[in-house]
Amino acid sequence: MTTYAVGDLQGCHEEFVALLERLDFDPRRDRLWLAGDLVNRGRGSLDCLREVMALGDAARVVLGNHDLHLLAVARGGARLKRKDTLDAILAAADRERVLDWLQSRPLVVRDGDTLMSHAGLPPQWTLDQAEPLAAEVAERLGGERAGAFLEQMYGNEPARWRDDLDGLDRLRAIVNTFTRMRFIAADGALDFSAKEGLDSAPPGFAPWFQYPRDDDPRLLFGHWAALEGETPGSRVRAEALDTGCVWGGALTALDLESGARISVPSRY
Ligand SMILES: Nc1ncnc2c1ncn2[C@@H]1O[C@H](COP(=O)(O)OP(=O)(O)OP(=O)(O)OP(=O)(O)OC[C@H]2O[C@@H](n3cnc4c(N)ncnc43)[C@H](O)[C@@H]2O)[C@@H](O)[C@H]1O
Repeated sequence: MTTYAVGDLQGCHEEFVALLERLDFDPRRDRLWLAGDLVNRGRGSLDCLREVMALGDAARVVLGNHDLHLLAVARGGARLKRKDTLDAILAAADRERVLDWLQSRPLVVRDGDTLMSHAGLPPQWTLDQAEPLAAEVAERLGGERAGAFLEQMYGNEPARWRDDLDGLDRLRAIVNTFTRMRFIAADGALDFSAKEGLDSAPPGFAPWFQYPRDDDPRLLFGHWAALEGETPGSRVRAEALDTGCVWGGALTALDLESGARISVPSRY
């Protein structure tokens, strides 16, 4: 059995199929971790969802900000944006089944000291805090108040985590940290303006993985295509998985046992 972790698919279905072939991936034998953002920007979002759903328990998936955006549009009254490529999902005959599946995905997946989330793990949260915090959001997404939550999920406040946050502020802070974080300040405040390379850091902000931690987890994340799979200056064991397939880069799988990376080129 081999376990692979793959970054943002973003609708890159042809490349996803090519990567699985290249890995000789067998769902009866192998396991796949997907770092979220299965959908949007690319042309094959619906096919990506169906392909991953067909893998059943062989695939473990976390939610990314684009996945949550889809849920907010479909079930929270949010509006499509100009560059969104979500129409086929919204018009699909089986859209409720597909959306139910997506909505029941967690924000983090953990195995031992390895943790995957879409954007990473900030230094102020320990490895052991990650799953309980993510579970607070999963519980809301799985309950009767999910629609109301999706209606009020958007927003950049509170930008800084506090343990005593409660209600929607608390849930929004957890969502934003696990799915939108890139640059943070020393006090943990999130920046939402910069998403290019490291030289786009706002004054006083640095990539979350350049801050030291008290524990030493292995952190798998996607979300940040401009890193091109690298984590320069990292002070933690971080593995960047998004190699920008939808931006003309590549789709990459990390073999979690050997550390080898296997890529297929983008068709964009
Ligand atoms: N609580 C909440 N509050 C508010 N909104 C919420 C929310 N929850 C969910 N959302 C939703 O989040 C969605 C996304 O927000 P956006 O800000 O549109 O998306 P993003 O995920 O931050 O950026 P993007 O998809 O462009 O990221 P990537 O790293 O691939 O690409 C980034 C850039 O890197 C560039 N890039 C890619 N590869 C590169 C490379 N090799 N070198 C340099 N640049 C590169 C690309 O050109 C691109 O410009 C919105 O639709 C919003 O609705």
